Amino acid sequence: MTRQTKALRLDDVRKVHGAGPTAVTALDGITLALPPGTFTAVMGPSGSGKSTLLQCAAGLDRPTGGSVVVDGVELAGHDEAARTRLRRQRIGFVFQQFNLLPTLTVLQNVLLPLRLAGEKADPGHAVAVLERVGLAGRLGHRPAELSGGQQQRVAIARALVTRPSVIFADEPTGALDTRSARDVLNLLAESVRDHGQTVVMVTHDPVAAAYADSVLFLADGRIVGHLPEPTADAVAERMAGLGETAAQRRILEGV
Ligand SMILES: Nc1ncnc2c1ncn2[C@@H]1O[C@H](COP(=O)(O)OP(=O)(O)OP(=O)(O)O)[C@@H](O)[C@H]1O
Repeated sequence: MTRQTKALRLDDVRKVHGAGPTAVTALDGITLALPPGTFTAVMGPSGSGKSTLLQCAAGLDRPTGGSVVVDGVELAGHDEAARTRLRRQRIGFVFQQFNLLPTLTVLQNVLLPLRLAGEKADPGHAVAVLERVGLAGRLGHRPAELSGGQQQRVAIARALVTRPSVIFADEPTGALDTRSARDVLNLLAESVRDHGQTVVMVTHDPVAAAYADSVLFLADGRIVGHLPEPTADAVAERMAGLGETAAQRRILEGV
């Protein structure tokens, strides 16, 4: 991989959910390019397409048009099996509701992506990643025996264990208290700073967005703004503007 290779490139990505009169255009021509080792937050009003963007960029959903290139590899150029393999090797995903398997222990949950990727599961590496997220003492616990913040840290360890190039996080702090949220955001920031990984995070929270290097703002499936070196206040101000614009448009359109 050359240094110029982008970690993530989207070119004119469109996504239409459904068909006919009920079709919804969730993404309306998204173009972006994120260099390796960057932390980007994605914000926008409810329904602006943030989750759809993340799902398409991570290969969990197929765009209706355009191209997605992760770590130099075009997702659309592969069949489902190859795309799944690619996702397992190069992409990590963190969800709002953790999505851990309840019957598996902490260590087993973190080993799972290695097993799925067909790699010889190295418990030593999984334990090291769990140490990094501060959970080395909880290897044999089941998710239900952990707090929400701890469960999300297990989910982050699970996302990191395959050493992915890009980590997508959809509202990773949405279900957490302030302190747990801060721990999770610091872990994501550390992946970027210390390990050169690329993080793309959807959030509604201006304080969370301020952990990123830059913020992309979406409205109606399009990128409508970009804020480098964000502060929580500057993000909140932009969001207030977007909310008003969307509300005004709905009134004008009689929705
Ligand atoms: N599976 C689906 N079928 C039909 N429409 C969908 C589907 N998923 C999303 N949509 C629509 O696509 C648009 C974008 O949805 P999306 O979930 O990406 O927005 P969002 O910005 O993540 O919203 P929120 O902040 O409320 O989670 C919305 O109008 C939504 O109703």
